[in-house]
Amino acid sequence: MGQKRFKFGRDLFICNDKSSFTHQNSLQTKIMSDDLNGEDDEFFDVDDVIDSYDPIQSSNIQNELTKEWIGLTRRNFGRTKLPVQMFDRSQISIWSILKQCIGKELSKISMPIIWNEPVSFLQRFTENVLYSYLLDKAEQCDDPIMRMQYVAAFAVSSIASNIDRLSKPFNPLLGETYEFSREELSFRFMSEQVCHHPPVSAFTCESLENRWKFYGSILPKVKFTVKKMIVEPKGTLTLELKRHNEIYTWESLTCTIHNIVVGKLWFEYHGTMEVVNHTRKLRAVLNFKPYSWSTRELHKVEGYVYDSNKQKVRGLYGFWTDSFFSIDIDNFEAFLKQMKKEPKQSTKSSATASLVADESEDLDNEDVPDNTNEHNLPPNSYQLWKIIPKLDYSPQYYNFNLFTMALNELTDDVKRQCPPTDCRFRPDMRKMEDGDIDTANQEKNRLEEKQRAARLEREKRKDDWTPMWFRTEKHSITGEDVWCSNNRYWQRQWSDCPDIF
Ligand SMILES: CC(C)CCC[C@@H](C)[C@H]1CC[C@H]2[C@@H]3CC=C4C[C@@H](O)CC[C@]4(C)[C@H]3CC[C@]12C
Repeated sequence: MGQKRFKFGRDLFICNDKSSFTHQNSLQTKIMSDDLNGEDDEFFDVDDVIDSYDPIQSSNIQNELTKEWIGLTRRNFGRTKLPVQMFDRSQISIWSILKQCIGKELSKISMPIIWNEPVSFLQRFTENVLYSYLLDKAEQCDDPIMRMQYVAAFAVSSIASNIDRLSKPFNPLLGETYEFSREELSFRFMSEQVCHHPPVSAFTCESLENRWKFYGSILPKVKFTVKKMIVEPKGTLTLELKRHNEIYTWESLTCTIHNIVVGKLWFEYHGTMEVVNHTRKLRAVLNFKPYSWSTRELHKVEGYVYDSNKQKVRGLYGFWTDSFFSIDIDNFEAFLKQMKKEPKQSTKSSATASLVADESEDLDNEDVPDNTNEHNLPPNSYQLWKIIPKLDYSPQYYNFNLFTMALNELTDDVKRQCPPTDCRFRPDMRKMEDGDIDTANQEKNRLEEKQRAARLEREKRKDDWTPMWFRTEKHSITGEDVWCSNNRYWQRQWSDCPDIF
């Protein structure tokens, strides 16, 4: 059989037969483009693929490497690197620092800046909307089950940038803000630290065509055990699809950071995420599997879409670090059975060779599991989402992807437009980004002092803190108090902004 190959960035795709091709790491997916069938061994440039792609002609727009995704992989969000590479931490013991943290709240943990990454939590939460084109796609679908699948794919994609990110973001100061908007993007995002103890960050992100609005707040709760750190982010995330009059909600997932005492740090999500379409009573239940010793599979997500009669209508499957698929129910169940029967061969990556192993059988001190996910997909499945390929040089830059690299860039536009409370004006983070750790530490102490003094001052005056851009409202569905934008930020009136830096 004739094979066709095409290169995509660093990836090589091999087209095996009429309708399927294999990705370099053997993820099987489908492509409908006829241009890829036929003659023997030929290389395609991705531009040809884009040109041959016609979303209106093909009945299944979701079956393709989408234009949006291709656009995203090529887009520069600004600079493509940080000014300096990260520091070598191999000589520093985290445990000596973390042991003082047991029982403390994340915002009260003061770690040396060397364990930080040069973005604050507000910026890190911006990463959740990198794949917001999935919300545009959801909005365009007329079928509610289809919409649900894209929303579920968005929920999975929104944690993807956390892969290998084992540094601590800066704790935002009370009143700190961040905005992300670009002329060429069809959405805008802004967030504010609305509470310091406990640390709550509120965000709002809206499509500029008023198709959807995504908002919520995150309060990361941290627990330490002897070997791991468990982060439970509290807070409901809400999505409104305007044209369909639909409200979806879901919650952030628990994650665990392993080997905080000895061995190599690694990180996983586990638990169930339930994406609920309250308007139509549809649900997507996603099970994030913890690392399984027997299958050696890591970062796997399995789930179903349920209709309003609680019947399974679609299978959802993938890896939050790689891609996410929709599978029809019969095939899915057979596929899951098959996988149980044929557990994968254990494979260890060379990266794990140098790790410190422990005598005990306990997984926590074991090697970092291999994360190359090899699997074959059953027929009638299609890809909903795919991660943007990693950068070769990411490991030297805190494992940031292209989007994250640009988040803290201080451009002229930022200087001109943003309020003085924007993260990008924060001096300690700026110094750290530039590699001046000593000054960064001094600045950090100064800012924390300043924040404390301001709080004491408010207490003296019996003043309460009121956020500038958010207010609490009763959630129309859950009935809880939630943080909502007061719709004033984009009027860009900064005269009342507090002086926090
Ligand atoms: C010194 C080392 C061990 C500390 C590193 C701790 C890092 C890995 C922890 C500290 C706080 C954590 C974050 C807290 C909250 C959230 C929000 C959630 O929706 C996604 C995960 C995410 C973004 C966590 C990722 C992991 C995290 C960044």
